[in-house]
Amino acid sequence: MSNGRTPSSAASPSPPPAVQAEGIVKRFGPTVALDRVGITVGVGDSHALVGRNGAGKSTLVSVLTGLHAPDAGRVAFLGEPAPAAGDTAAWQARVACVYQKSMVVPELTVAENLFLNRFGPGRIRWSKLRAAARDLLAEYGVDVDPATRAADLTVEQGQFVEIARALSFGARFIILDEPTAQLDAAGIDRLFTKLRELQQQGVAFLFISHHLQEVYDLCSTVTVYRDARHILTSPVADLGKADLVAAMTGEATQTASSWHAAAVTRKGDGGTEPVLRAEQLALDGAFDPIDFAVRPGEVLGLAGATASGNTALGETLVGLRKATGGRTTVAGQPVRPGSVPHALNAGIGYVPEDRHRQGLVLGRSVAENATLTVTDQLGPYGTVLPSKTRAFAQRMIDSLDIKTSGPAQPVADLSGGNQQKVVIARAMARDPRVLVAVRPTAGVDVKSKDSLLGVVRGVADRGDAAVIVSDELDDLRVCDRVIALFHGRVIAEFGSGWSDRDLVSAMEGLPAGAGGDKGDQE
Ligand SMILES: Nc1ncnc2c1ncn2[C@@H]1O[C@H](COP(=O)(O)OP(=O)(O)OP(=O)(O)O)[C@@H](O)[C@H]1O
Repeated sequence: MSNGRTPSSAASPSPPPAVQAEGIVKRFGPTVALDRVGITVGVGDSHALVGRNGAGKSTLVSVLTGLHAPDAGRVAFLGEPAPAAGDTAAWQARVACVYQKSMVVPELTVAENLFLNRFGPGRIRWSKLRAAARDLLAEYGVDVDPATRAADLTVEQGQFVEIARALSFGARFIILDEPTAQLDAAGIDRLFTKLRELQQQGVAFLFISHHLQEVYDLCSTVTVYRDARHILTSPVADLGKADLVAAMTGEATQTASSWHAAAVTRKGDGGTEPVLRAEQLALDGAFDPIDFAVRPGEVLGLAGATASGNTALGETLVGLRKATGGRTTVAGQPVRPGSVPHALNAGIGYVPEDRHRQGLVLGRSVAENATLTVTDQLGPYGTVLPSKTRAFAQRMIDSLDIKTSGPAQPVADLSGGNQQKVVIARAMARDPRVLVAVRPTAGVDVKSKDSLLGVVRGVADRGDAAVIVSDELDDLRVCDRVIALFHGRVIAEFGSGWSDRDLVSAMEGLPAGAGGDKGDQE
């Protein structure tokens, strides 16, 4: 391609990168979140950024998107220095970040979200707006009705709308911050297909994920940060998984899956009274009547893809949704349907999927969040003693290895994975008889995953019970038994020793096949 061309110092042989950051330093008070780090993403490249919780990934994103000005260092897009802080339009024309939780305004329609802040002066012509939105979505191959309220979009649709919105501003560099955390396998496939299409058109991606397999599936280059520092950048093909994990953790380590495989052999002690029992429990439109029991010492998995009903079932168990039929009992006592306080008092602990909406009060401290469910234990006559709250929270911080400057730090300042640990701490604070955890390790790094799943396992090991609602195989590996749902019905049930293939097939709605509920646990 370069035949006959003489190298010249004036003309650069390759185009400038989509983005180049060098020597970036970012401090938050005493915390150094980024310590002279850099990253370079080529045009049309798909570059992964990985690191443990708190490594500095989100901070880099906020620097690359103009949300935070770095304390030192430079950012350039296509060879041009980044726009001035606060020049939102200029930043939007260069870069966008698609989060796992869509950033669009939930109460507005898709059309309104797409053209947010882009109305000229004068009256808004709604029919024109909708038509323009329809054209824009069609241009980027996004199959969503522009009249839909953003709140009613699925996570996947919300992300596609965000991508279309970013591209329509002219951005050719898109950051994806854990985009797959709430997608099922089919959704991930569709997202990756779209990303590959866009890459062909020269769009560059920075892909942040705790799912290392996705890094190998999608990306050509990977950068590792650890403790605010740049550790390495390498072609993905040249870096084995063990080396990647070692770079993230700073030590040779086992992967989460090898740990779980060892933990799976336990069984509930069949004879005793179940801790949790569901009898003909049903929620119209979400799942058909279902019966199951979870015994002391047992972890039950409720597996299923997005619309399988498994999340709705978990939410019904904890009282967030009101069953339309059947009943739930804890240690033989009926739990009032549709009442979270009652479920809590009955001994059901809950780790929600969406920690931002259901899990945390972001403006409050780690201590306050961790103790929200136990304020009655923190002082006499309804008072809450700060010293008790702090001591309680400190124990949680230590036992769950929460990376924070202390119990008084607002949870909003914690990294995503550490926020998830606070959610689990809160659920554990009341010593639940049964812990119901929905996708408990979403956004959690490989090493913390082990400790969080260890905590869930520990609830069962001390003689209580746990239910894990997930489609993540690593989550499900700690379960003694897994019930797979598809379209609101139980499609298969597996004892320990299931094979990945059989369980994935069941979640995809395929009959368990000849392998059924036995298989080759790796
Ligand atoms: N606004 C803030 N105020 C104070 N400290 C902050 C703030 N934002 C981030 N930090 C700290 O900076 C460090 C890096 O956090 P960051 O969110 O960038 O990590 P991360 O790599 O994205 O982690 P995760 O995988 O858990 O999302 C953490 O120690 C975090 O507590």
